[in-house]
Amino acid sequence: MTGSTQDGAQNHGAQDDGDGQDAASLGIRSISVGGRYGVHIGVGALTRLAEHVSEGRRVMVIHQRGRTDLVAEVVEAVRAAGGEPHVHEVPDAEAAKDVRVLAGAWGALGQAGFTRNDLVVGVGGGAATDLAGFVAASWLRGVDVVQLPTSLLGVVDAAVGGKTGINTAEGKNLVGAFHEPRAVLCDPTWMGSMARADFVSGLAEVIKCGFIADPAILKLVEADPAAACEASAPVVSELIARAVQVKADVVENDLTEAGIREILNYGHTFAHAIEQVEDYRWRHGDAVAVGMIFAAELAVRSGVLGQDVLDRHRTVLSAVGLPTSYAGSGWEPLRRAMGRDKKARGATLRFIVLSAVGSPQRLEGPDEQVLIEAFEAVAAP
Ligand SMILES: NC(=O)c1ccc[n+]([C@@H]2O[C@H](COP(=O)([O-])OP(=O)(O)OC[C@H]3O[C@@H](n4cnc5c(N)ncnc54)[C@H](O)[C@@H]3O)[C@@H](O)[C@H]2O)c1
Ligand SMILES: O=C(O)C(=O)C[C@@H](O)[C@H](O)[C@H](O)COP(=O)(O)O
Ligand SMILES: [Zn+2]
Repeated sequence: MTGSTQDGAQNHGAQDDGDGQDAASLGIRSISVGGRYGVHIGVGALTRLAEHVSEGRRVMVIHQRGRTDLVAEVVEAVRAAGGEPHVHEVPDAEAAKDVRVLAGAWGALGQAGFTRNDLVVGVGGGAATDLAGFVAASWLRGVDVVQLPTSLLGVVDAAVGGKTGINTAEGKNLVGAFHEPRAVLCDPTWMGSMARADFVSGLAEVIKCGFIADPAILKLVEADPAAACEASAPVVSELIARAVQVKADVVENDLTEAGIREILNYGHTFAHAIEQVEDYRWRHGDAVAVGMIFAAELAVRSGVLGQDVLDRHRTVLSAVGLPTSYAGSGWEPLRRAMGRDKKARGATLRFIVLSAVGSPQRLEGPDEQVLIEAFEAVAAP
């Protein structure tokens, strides 16, 4: 489905390679994803939406409930650029990643007479951009999407990289497509209204990037964990840029997760199991924090990682207030849910683990007893 609108004649989407020339004066930082599109972060980033709107182009703004001021700005920006705005609200958080919500969005596109050269714009946290991305990937087998992430987790991870999808009763993100956005635009002031717990949850993915690829991230968080939790702190801009760069470097070479992209899934095998078992009452980032502890426990018990790096996981994650333990209703439901992880092959579970900070590797088919011991270590308060 990826790139299915790159047929020149119908392609209204500017080829956005993230050079950021015009935006530099606005203080917008642009990170290119393989020269294919840019992630533009800074006050006034919304001005770049006009590059993707042309006279008469229909634009479906799919937004998370509660983002009404921003949606009004987006609608105005579309109108000012000559486009025809349409607005479709979806439920908050994980409730958006549901087949009935997807069908509702398809209905809205159908009613609006949406054609192959029209544009979807996703507005909200990672749940909304995952849904909007999949709506765009599936409508007419693929139309353009521009993502406007409003959460920390959204801008550093969910809106970047082209993984889109929804959940099913059987598990997290089981239906989806790889469909890259035309651009990702984020004005950091949008995050000012976030609840602290939601913002901190996004730090889990930032810290993940530190463990798998960029140790400077860990040092920045460790130096001042309180500042890392403040959306307006200067260090947060640096953390966002570094985390986006890690993701861009990985996905530019492996969009479809044929290999290296699996490292971005660090901590996610256990995390997705927690989310499903808890019926999505756990924040994704909180679950990823615990999932990284599980993966590190597994690595130590498998003899590939030193205890010092495991300890560092607990220290840095708890320093920003992220959870580091989870017992739930015991091992069995988690083990069943992990069997549906996309990295699994047949009955064999595959994990991303570290051998050192910045050195991820695959661990295939660990012994069931080692898995249970890792769980018991995570379950201990
Ligand atoms: N596609 C990917 O590569 C990828 C990567 C990471 C995570 N994800 C997905 O992203 C989702 C998690 O993203 P998330 O943490 O943004 O969760 P979310 O979208 O559920 O948002 C969390 C909460 O923050 C609120 N919120 C968002 N922006 C806000 C703002 N500016 N002000 C006030 N409140 C705001 C939302 O309304 C929601 O209540 C999960 O579904 C996860 O699976 C996808
Ligand atoms: O971009 C990726 O690749 C990731 O794995 C990033 C993760 O943070 C993200 O949560 C992703 O949605 C998980 O993907 P899944 O394939 O395990 O569903
Ligand atoms: Zn994630």
